[in-house]
Amino acid sequence: MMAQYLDIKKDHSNALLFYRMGDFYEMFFDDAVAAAAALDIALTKRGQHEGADIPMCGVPVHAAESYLQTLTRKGFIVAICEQLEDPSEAKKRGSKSVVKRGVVRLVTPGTLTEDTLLDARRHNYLAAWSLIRDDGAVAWVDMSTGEMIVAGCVPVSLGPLLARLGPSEVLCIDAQEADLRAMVDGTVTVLGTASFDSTNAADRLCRLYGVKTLDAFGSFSRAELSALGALVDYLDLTQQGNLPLLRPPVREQISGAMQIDAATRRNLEISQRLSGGRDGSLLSVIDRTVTAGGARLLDRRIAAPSCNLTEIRSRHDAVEALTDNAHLREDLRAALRSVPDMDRALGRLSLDRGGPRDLAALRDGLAQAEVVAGVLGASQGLPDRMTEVARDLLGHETLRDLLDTALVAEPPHLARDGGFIAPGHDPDLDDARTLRDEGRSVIAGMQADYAAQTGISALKIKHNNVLGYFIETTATHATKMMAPPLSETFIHRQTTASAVRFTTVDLSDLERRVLSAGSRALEIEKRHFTLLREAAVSAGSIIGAASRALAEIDLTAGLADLASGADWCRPRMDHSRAFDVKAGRHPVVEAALRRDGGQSFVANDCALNAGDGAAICLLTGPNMAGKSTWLRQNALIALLAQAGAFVPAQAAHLGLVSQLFSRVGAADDLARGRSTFMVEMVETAAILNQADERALVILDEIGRGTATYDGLSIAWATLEHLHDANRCRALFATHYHELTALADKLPGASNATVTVKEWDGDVIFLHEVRSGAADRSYGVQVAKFAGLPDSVVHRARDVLETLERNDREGGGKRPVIDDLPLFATAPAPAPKLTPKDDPLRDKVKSIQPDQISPMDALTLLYELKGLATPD
Ligand SMILES: Nc1ncnc2c1ncn2[C@@H]1O[C@H](COP(=O)(O)OP(=O)(O)OP(=O)(O)O)[C@@H](O)[C@H]1O
Repeated sequence: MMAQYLDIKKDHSNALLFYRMGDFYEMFFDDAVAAAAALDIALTKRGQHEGADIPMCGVPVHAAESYLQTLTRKGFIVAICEQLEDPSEAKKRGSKSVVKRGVVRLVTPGTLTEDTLLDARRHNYLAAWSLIRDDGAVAWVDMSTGEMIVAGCVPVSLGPLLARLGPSEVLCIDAQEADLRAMVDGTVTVLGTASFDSTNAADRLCRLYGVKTLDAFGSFSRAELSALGALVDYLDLTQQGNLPLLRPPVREQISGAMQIDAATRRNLEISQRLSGGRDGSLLSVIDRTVTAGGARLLDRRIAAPSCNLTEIRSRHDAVEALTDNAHLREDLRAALRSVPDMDRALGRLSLDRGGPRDLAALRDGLAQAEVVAGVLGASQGLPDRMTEVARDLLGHETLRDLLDTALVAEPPHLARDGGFIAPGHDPDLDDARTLRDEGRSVIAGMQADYAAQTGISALKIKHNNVLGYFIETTATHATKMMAPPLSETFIHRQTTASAVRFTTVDLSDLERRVLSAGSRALEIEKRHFTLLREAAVSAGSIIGAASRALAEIDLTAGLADLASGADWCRPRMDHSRAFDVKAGRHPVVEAALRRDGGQSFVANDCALNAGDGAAICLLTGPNMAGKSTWLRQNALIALLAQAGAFVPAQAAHLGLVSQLFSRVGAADDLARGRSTFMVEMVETAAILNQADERALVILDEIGRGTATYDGLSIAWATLEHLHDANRCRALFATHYHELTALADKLPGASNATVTVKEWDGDVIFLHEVRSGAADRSYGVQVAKFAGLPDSVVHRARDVLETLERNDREGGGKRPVIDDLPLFATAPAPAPKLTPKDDPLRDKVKSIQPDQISPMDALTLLYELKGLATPD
């Protein structure tokens, strides 16, 4: 057995080998050590190899999925090695023969299909990057749904594209591994150059789709072919020749989508919080979809907002129609709620990994598609997009009818045990089942007869896999059964600790009949399963179209529900370079404030009207006033609008945005070995080098990660560059009030500030953005709110006053530093903390612990508690 193990393992050195032994997957040697640590399971040993113990660990087959989940999340690749024959077959070859085994599948993060291993509401992409000279391409596939897309991609756009896709696994050749590791969080898998060969790729794809030439799918560059070929090659390898149902490759122009790089996605917390997790992200707040397919489509649209005006307007038309018609929207959402995940069910069936429940998912999904089509058909004046989508909901009636009549209402998960074909579908099956079931009732009758015949009421007829059917009595009654006359009928089979087992000629006879009927019924059901599976897979494209249509309607209804419930408006979109938002809100901050039930969100305008040149708004204002919120809400409004959603505002006129950049000063990236300031500068450089006239740039306190004058100079020069060279629309928040002077110098720049009110030495945040510049940051007041000790706040006020006085008197900051009391004189003593009247403190001081009885101590404790919580 070990020889067989080692032989299989040598072909899968980069994977953990799950070696099937009966009801367990066992791992040996280094695999066992690594898996035991990763899964937190016991590491044992089994036998010896070359004089040393063989480490071993194992997981039960029935629970394997949850272990696979942990391992794939931790980046492991697992090779599933199954027994390819029944152990009885092996025995026929001799008692020492080893059961045939072979790897049937490699489980990798990018090739998962099981529901338990996947997030239903997100895509799971496997991507491949190919670079042929300067021509690059990325191909990606969601194996669980079969969608395959390819896009030409210059190296500089690779980061933003991968950030958009968030693939769980990326394929590349050796030379590109390091670059890719820096760009993706998922697994990077290196393949040999042969996998990326573009000539082979074309042949491979033609064979896969059964066509002579790929022209029907579009014309592909060599890099695109190479990336597609690598995907197919890898799927073939991981599925061991059992390819999933792949839809024909679709070619995408990445310029068709708004470019948003990884840092911007992080900063805007589009699908994940900066702190990790989906809760509190934009996606979590706007997702009102009711199906998994709808949720995945929303995720895709938000990740890649469109730059095509016709497409955007058509999405808005559809959302508008459902916003205006609440009845229709509710009817649609009610019908959609029971739509199962057809894409993934079909994906599993195509890989022969599905079960009867997946067939039922198709049946139920297709039936609901008809209901949705009916609801839409009964409504007047729908926009074109909706009527086109509605057409895809029908056309599958033959398959739906077949599944309807063939399957029981709630079939089991696995085909193995039968019980999923409905009575009446196949007379042969019905006959076999009747015999099998009657057999069971005959056995029950036989038990009653034997009990009467022997006078042993505790006599039972039972079944197990070793003996088949047998008669069981307790040891006390056994003597009677083993003595004549009963011993003539009852043949002794086995004695256990607590029971004695018998059989009879009649029982054996009946057993044969019952079992053969049972296994015949099972065989028939399995045959039906194969037929139904094949029917479903060959109707794959119709099912796919219906499923896409349902997702589109779900998404539209979800966005309409959001728009009407949260008071959002349809943005006016055009090719201008306007960015004019009236009473805009930040959807996530607004939702958080509403949830906390405190202050309500203050809506703010944003008017960036770029004619030919730049339009930059320089925002100054106190800490905590709402600068970052305002900056981000405008970026999110642009993103939502182009994704096809309405926007959180009273009105919006937006010219198309091709690239969205958002940077926040100072965020460490220690994992990638960059200091705070370095990260800030690398990211700023990327914007200044890439932003075009259609970019929208959000810069939040750029330059704050270094000394004041360096930071100010960098911010100054950055602003000038954005204005003169990039000529884009930009929002720039800063605490360098000196920068506000630039508004007079640069025609495209204007100042805005967030207002506060001073009250009794404190500040009150009004969160209102208006034109003008701030003169103070109120940082010291904010620090006080944050709970800095009073002595530190007082001291900071003194220092600030001295600095400001010197500044006013024209000394500048630098020469004044030496005159600061901070360095020149001994620090003024911090204001002494005069404890306020504090009865609790007084009481504690008065306690004499050594002179107090336990009883009094307890009373005292209550008294202290009362003083601490007077109410
Ligand atoms: N328009 C608004 N209406 C109501 N509350 C708001 C608004 N904008 C911001 N806030 C509240 O103020 C808090 C601080 O906002 P934000 O982080 O945008 O301030 P900031 O000016 O960028 O601060 P800093 O300069 O310290 O980074 C938010 O968490 C939110 O609770």
